[in-house]
Amino acid sequence: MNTPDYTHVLTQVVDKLSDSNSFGGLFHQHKDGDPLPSGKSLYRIVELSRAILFPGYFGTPNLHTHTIHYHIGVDIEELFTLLTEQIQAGLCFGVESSGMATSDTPCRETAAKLAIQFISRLPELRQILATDVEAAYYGDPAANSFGEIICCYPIIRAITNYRIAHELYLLNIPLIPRIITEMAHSETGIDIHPGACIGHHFTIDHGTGVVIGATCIIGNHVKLYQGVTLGAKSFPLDENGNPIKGIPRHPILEDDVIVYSNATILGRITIGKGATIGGNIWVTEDVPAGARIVQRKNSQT
Ligand SMILES: CC(=O)OC[C@H](N)C(=O)O
Repeated sequence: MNTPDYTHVLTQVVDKLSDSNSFGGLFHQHKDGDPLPSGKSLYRIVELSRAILFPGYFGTPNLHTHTIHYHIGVDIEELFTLLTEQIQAGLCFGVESSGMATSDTPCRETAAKLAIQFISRLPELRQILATDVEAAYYGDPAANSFGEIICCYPIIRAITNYRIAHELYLLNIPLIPRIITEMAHSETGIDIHPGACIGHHFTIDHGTGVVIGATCIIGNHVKLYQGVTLGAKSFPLDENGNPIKGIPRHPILEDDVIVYSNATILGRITIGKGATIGGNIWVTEDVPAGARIVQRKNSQT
């Protein structure tokens, strides 16, 4: 049997989809010549950063102390090239999305300067990530070695992407930081917004389903378990009914706080130093330092 000719139907659909009144904000006008953000390049950027930050665990195997300088040099060079391009793409995307008419493509020189600023921070990033590895190891009796933590624990993937993304976020680079944390979200189920501030020795055991909002402030030596939400309670609207952006609305967790699985902590509240939040509870008010908050027992049982 011959397939009927559907050309006119397809043409009509193409006509409708190409009508500028039908876009409803879903059309991005990309300027000719601007570089595009690329998931593939960003994936490689994360891969290279992991290889540089955790040599021998990621990237080239068979590293030796006498060849490490060479390998890190090669990786840094590729990282600089790709990152410059992606930072430029992010800057272009920011300008294009803002709707500000401009004839100037954000220049490669600006992007290169930002890439260098990021790359200069890698030694400090490695130091803080080492504290996260320690926190995961000493916080979990099931872990047998630092190597097991680095190779297997989802927190290491999530916190590495977050710490990379946070540095780029602090450099005011649009879009790219969020793509990087969302890569880790897909890989691990741990959703950390690049705008959150997280201290050293941070860990999440298991990790699946953790959400850390954009304006969270987390101190040092904080430990979360799977399913924890550090979220916003509500957000004020402007005169047009749109959410006002950028308002601090997520919790502050001071040093040495532990939050057990599936606890939901909402709003700009403070969980005081050393407090413990039990599992499966809903917290919307400040918790004093050292307090232990657990689910209330059902008085009927
Ligand atoms: C984590 C969270 O509360 O998210 C809600 C919303 N995305 C916000 O940032 O307010």
